[in-house]
Amino acid sequence: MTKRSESDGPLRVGVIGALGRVGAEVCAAVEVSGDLELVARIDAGDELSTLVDARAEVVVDFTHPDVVMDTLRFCVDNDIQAVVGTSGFDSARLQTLAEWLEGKPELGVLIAPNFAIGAVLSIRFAEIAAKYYDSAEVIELHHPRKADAPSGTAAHTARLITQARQAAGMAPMLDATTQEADGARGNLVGDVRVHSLRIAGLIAHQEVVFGTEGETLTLRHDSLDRKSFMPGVLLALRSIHDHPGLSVGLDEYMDL
Ligand SMILES: NC(=O)C1=CN([C@@H]2O[C@H](COP(=O)(O)OP(=O)(O)OC[C@H]3O[C@@H](n4cnc5c(N)ncnc54)[C@H](OP(=O)(O)O)[C@@H]3O)[C@@H](O)[C@H]2O)C=CC1
Ligand SMILES: O=C(O)C1=N[C@H](C(=O)O)C[C@H](O)C1
Repeated sequence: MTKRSESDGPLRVGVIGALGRVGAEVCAAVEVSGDLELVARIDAGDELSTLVDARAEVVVDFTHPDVVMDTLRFCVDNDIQAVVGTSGFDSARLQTLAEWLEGKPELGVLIAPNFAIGAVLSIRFAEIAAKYYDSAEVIELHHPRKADAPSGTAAHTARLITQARQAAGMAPMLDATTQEADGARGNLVGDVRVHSLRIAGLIAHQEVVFGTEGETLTLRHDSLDRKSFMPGVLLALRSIHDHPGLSVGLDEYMDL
């Protein structure tokens, strides 16, 4: 891959999951951007080779955790950079991706658990707060058509809180529960309990609740419209050429 310059014209973007709730918003945002060109819309049943025929330079993927790894394999093999919103990335998947990219050091792949700027900030605030509080739990609330639980954002937040607590040498959280109905205490991600609500009318929301003797801190973020993800997606598309290799989290592209 060679470095881009302005004389290369608008960045050529392909969207995968183009008919989906978020993919459709991405197509619209790219089309009105003025500096990006939508060259391929791919959805279920379409051939990925269309991306090569259309000379896509970057793909945006908002599909399903079950299909995204095959898409990324295709992109890496064909030197196409990738901005990925699809959830379902655990450490094993990230390790696999890093290995695929070893032979392509100039190729950028961004796995972003959440593209809403407020969500990215809220995750960073949670990371900062983690070492000051004895207890921390995450509540994520989403629309009931969501396929996966816990959400990618909640899992990412819980992992970062766990790492921050471990780095600070904190003791395990106090929890005297010895008798528990299945699921009553949520799902354990790292050392942090995550509770998943699926409620008609909602889109994407998260609360991180911290507590210590005499005080609590609640960090809440609400995506009230899927347009909330678009500034982050556009930021990623415009910046990916400056970030070769694997990046996890939009904060890696932001000056935080
Ligand atoms: N990082 C972030 O900021 C955000 C991430 N997300 C994540 O993005 C993903 C998509 O969410 P959402 O848009 O709500 O989901 P949708 O189900 O609305 O959209 C997914 C689209 O992908 C299509 N699709 C399925 N399989 C393939 C395939 N093999 N190739 C191409 N397209 C395919 C689906 O088609 P069909 O319906 O026919 O199967 C559907 O049109 C989820 O993992 C979600 O968690 C969502 C919002 C923000
Ligand atoms: O499915 C969704 O809607 C969302 N998925 C992502 C996740 O799993 O965290 C991001 C956001 O919460 C919306």
